[in-house]
Amino acid sequence: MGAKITQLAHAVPTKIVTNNDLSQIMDTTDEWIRSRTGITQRHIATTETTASLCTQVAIQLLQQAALPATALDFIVVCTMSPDYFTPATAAVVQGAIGATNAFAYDLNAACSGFVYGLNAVQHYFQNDQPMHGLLIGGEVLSRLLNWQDRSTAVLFGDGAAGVLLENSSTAHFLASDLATFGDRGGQLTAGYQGSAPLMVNGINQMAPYFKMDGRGIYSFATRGVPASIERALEKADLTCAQVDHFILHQANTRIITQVAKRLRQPLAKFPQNMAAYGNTSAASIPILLDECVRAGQIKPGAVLALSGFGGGLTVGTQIIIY
Ligand SMILES: O=C(O)C1CCN(c2ccc(-c3cc(CO)ccc3Cl)cn2)CC1
Repeated sequence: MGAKITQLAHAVPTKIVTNNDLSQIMDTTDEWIRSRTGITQRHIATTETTASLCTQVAIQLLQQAALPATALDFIVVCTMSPDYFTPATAAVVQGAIGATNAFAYDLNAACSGFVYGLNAVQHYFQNDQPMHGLLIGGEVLSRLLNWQDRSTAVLFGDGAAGVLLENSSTAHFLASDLATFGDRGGQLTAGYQGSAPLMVNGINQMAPYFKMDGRGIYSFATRGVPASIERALEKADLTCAQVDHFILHQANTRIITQVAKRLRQPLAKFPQNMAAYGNTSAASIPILLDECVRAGQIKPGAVLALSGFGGGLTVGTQIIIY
């Protein structure tokens, strides 16, 4: 019948950096960051890597399921901040946990990555062959930040979270909407590797740090996210009123408020945890989903709309019965 989320887990670096910590190294304040973003602190990798955080998540998921790593058929990591171009982070995780029967690859759709990943991997469950797989969103965005650029350095955090997916005789993945706007990709870039350095007078064109047209992305999100959610609900033959929880990418609290207003839904349906983690890109939706399930806020049978948005530019929504 299809895929079902059977386990959730998350892992974040031990080091916490508060807004006040940042105000010591750049021209910003706790009040500005809180009021404009909703963020109060973020976890920042010191010894952790994208692969080590994702490996922690994988080990937790297997332990929770009492499943051996050899039972896994696939591992997909959604990331825009891999430790290497190759090997893929998913392959590093596969080797670390001994999942010798799992194929593994990375998927990059920036902050929409986890939703794009859910859409992709559910196709492995279309026939009735038993499948077990991990889908993990993992980021160390701190390595892509210019810590002298207050417009971006205060926004992001590091972390990983993911799900164990197994077969189900009932439908849990109802409908999805994925949309990409490559003509606007320049509005949010990170990790530019530059043209061949030798071809440009030996001057490396690398621009490794985040660059963001904040106003442009803000406008894209407040319009594009409600539109994507409505397209996915239309396909699922559901209305916004029938959604119990909107699990949105945790980029900015004001954007979430705007999306709730445009959908005419109570803000109580939009859980938020950017205060504690900042924007963790592809990890933000699964971290929030895991916290809501562990808190008993999301129960089996709940109708969820998961929606990511960001670099690409991309937006994506997956409607799920949890
Ligand atoms: O109020 C202000 O001056 C500023 C206005 C601009 N802000 C923004 C703008 C965009 C984002 C953002 C980032 C990503 C990347 O993952 C994805 C999605 C979004 Cl919507 C986050 N914050 C911060 C406060």
